[in-house]
Amino acid sequence: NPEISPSETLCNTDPSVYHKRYLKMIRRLGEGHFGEVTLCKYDPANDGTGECVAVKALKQENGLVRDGWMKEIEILKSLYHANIVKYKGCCSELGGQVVQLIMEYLPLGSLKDYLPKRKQGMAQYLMFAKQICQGMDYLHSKRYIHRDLAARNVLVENDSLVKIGDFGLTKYIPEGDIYYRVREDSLSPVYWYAIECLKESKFSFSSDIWSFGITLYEIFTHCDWHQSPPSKFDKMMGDQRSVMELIKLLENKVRLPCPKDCPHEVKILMEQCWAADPAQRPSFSFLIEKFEAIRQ
Ligand SMILES: C=Cc1cc(F)c(CN2CC[C@](CC#N)(n3cc(C(N)=O)c(NC(=O)OC)n3)[C@H](F)C2)cc1O
Repeated sequence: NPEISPSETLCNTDPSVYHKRYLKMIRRLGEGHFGEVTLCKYDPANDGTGECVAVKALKQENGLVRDGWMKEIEILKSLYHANIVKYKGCCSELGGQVVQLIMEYLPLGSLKDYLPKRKQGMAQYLMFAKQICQGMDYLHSKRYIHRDLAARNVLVENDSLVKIGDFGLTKYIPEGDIYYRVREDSLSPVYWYAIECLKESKFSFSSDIWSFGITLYEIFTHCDWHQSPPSKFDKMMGDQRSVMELIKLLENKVRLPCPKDCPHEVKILMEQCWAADPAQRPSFSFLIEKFEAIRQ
């Protein structure tokens, strides 16, 4: 890469273009199926005054994953909403062979990091729930399904603002289609999956609603590990833990228990999100109105 002249750094460079040499890794924030997210400082002046950013990169470069990866970057770049993490740019290397996604950094981390430490009670939980619905309603309005909505993927900006922070499994649903079908993946977050996803890998706007119900349960249990969906469902399944056993439980109408101190209206919404028939589940716009109506 040609050295960037001092004058250029002052004026017409594209702020969404990040140069690898100024991207200093600080620590890893997370690890996913095919890649990782790291906290970096982007410091072109090389004097420590740069800004912190979250950088998402693929671990291995194979074709299949790469197409999905470029799609994920395009999706986040196209999203503008107060409850969705901001796209900042890209850092490409080897003539575009390797592309890293640069996002805003939210140091408070996800709800899973934040809620166990900062239990602020009902009013905050209801506000966070409504904001997740607003971000998801916007995502659905652009015909995207998230497929991995969970407390671990909701970031905390401050005590009164959360954002959906990761779109690693997000897919576009073409006009007229209802479902998106995928080969099932052994690493799938099965405890957040709707019954039709477990049985037939059929993902839809309605299966995101099911996952929101699980996320709502996580919020109202302040992401307490002992009450987490995996530990609760594992306990219910005893020693025959398998996807088949989970499907049987769900087909027998077994659901996660209502969290202690959870308002009755929220319990009703959770159960509606977990309706066996996808068509019976509410929409995010319906849920927004419901959360607005619940006295805070
Ligand atoms: C390549 C695939 C892939 C790789 C992954 F590591 C993950 C998992 N990862 C998602 C991003 C993550 C959680 C969210 N939302 N996060 C983002 C920020 C931020 N923007 O500030 C942040 N901040 C933080 O932890 O501050 C203390 N955490 C966290 F890294 C987990 C999912 C994947 O699909």
